[in-house]
Amino acid sequence: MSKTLKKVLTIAGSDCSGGAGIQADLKTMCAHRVYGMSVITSVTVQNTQKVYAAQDIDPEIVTGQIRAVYEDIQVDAVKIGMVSNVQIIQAIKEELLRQKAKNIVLDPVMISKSGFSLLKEEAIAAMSELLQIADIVTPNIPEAELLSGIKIKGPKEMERSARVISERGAAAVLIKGGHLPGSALDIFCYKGQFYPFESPKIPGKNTHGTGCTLSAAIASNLAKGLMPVEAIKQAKAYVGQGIKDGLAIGHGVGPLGHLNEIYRQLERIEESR
Ligand SMILES: Nc1ncnc2c1ncn2[C@@H]1O[C@H](COP(=O)(O)OP(=O)(O)OP(=O)(O)O)[C@@H](O)[C@H]1O
Ligand SMILES: Cc1ncc(CO)c(N)n1
Repeated sequence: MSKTLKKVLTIAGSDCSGGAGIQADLKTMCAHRVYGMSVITSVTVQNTQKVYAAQDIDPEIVTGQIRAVYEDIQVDAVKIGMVSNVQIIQAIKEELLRQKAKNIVLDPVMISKSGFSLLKEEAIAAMSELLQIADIVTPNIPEAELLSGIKIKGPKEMERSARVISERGAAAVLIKGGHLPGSALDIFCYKGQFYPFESPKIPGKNTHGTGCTLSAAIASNLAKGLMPVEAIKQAKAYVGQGIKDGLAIGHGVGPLGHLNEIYRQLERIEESR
């Protein structure tokens, strides 16, 4: 089992309420049956309603965590989420390059749903450092606007923005359309082609951590050997199911459900005893 088990690392911030960040990533990895590991960049104080504060981890400790994992364990894919500041961005880039990390999925997290800055203003430009080492970068609409300088109103601008972000160094770009009205349309720019992924928007308030979950699912799928387009298709379906299975937890934007089918099976077994 452990010989074939794929290992996936998340480098991201902690969400103490469990719906986003490291916690969402590890749940997603469990659900994908890969072995999850985590490097924490920042400890946030948040719940389903609001992000209150964040304390960044020292860059040397971020480097140390990455090094400790890579020198002992073969990592099949890595997802990068909240990176907080310029020093942490540089530390991550240097260490991942040193370790020759592969299958890097970058979710360029900037602002939380409640409007809290998860990336320092002065670090937005430094995000391009990480674009250059990413195999797939997954900005949402506001993040894509900042990375490309293009105002996005619909699919045409999503395509233009993805092309600009590719030109800035990202190997492949998935622009997530969850913030636009209409359907949930994401556009993937890969090797000069555009691939749309469209699904109906699922009504409901359980969308806390959709972006974190999507990028962790893509990384898990790449680790398992799926090609990028298929990895994204399956990851998007996973997020959709997670929103449908959303948990009635907290008073704000609630978390996705992750292992609901397994829980349902366990309930059936218990009932039949
Ligand atoms: N209501 C919805 N129904 C179905 N899919 C959705 C919905 N909202 C978002 N998605 C999908 O979820 C994924 C994440 O998109 P979104 O634009 O919400 O990312 P994000 O803003 O980075 O998320 P986060 O809240 O974690 O920061 C995309 O694949 C998007 O299409
Ligand atoms: C730690 C963390 N990362 C990312 C997000 C964005 O959803 C969040 N709310 N918290």
